[in-house]
Amino acid sequence: MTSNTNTLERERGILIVLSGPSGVGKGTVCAALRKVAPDIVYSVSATTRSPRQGEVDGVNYFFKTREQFQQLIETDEVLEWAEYVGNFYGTPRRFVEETLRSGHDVILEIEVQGALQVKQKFDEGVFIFLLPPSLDELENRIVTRGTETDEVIRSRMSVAIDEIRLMEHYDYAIVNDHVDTACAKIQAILSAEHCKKDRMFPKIVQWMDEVN
Ligand SMILES: Nc1nc2c(ncn2[C@@H]2O[C@H](COP(=O)(O)OP(=O)(O)O)[C@@H](O)[C@H]2O)c(=O)[nH]1
Ligand SMILES: Nc1ncnc2c1ncn2[C@@H]1O[C@H](COP(=O)(O)OP(=O)(O)O)[C@@H](O)[C@H]1O
Repeated sequence: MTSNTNTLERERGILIVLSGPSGVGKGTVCAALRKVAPDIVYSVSATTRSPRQGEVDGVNYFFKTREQFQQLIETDEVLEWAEYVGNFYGTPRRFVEETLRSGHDVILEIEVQGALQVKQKFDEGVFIFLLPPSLDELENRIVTRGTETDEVIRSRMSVAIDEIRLMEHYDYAIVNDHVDTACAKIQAILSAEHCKKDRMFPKIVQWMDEVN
């Protein structure tokens, strides 16, 4: 019996989709999560947006020209993609599929249109929406970050309202008032998702077959 304990390990990792308006703190919360949950794997997206100061190709994003991005779409190399405030963003398909297959959890930090595409393909994914404490605080955070022009900030704030309206499609909503609490809530969600019996069921069936 004890030799069967390992068969209770998950076969596939859990796909976590984290969305929320620009400046809400997705990157900051994910950075905190990396420290406390180092086993979670982060998907690196492709984008046509220009790198910000300090951003590294292949680490923060795979920076692409519009032609290169178009090619990724045509060759079906992206799991989902969307246009956001004048730039394209997409998730490299193969990395996500292979990482999940190897049993690791993967986080996609993506906007809502892309998240809805993922939902069509991975119904078993866990969809989390990060909210600001208020819209004023959201604007304050984007402005304070200092990475966007005033015009881009205005566009991102107007998209933010539309994004928040789509929150109903997500499984969980978390207010990012304090980074550590938001991070702890994501960990709690993941921990609960790992305990869901339907995820364990195939392994339990196999386990019982071996006993019989
Ligand atoms: N659909 C989709 N959205 C993405 C992807 N990667 C990043 N995004 C989203 O695109 C939006 C803009 O990202 P970015 O320009 O880095 O700004 P930031 O999120 O405010 O730092 C954010 O909502 C990201 O979550 C992706 O692969 N697919
Ligand atoms: N809980 C928080 N309280 C105060 N400031 C925050 C919090 N979370 C993030 N920030 C700040 O808000 C700004 C935007 O955060 P960022 O992680 O870049 O957002 P996003 O990735 O969602 O666009 C950054 O300057 C960050 O330091």
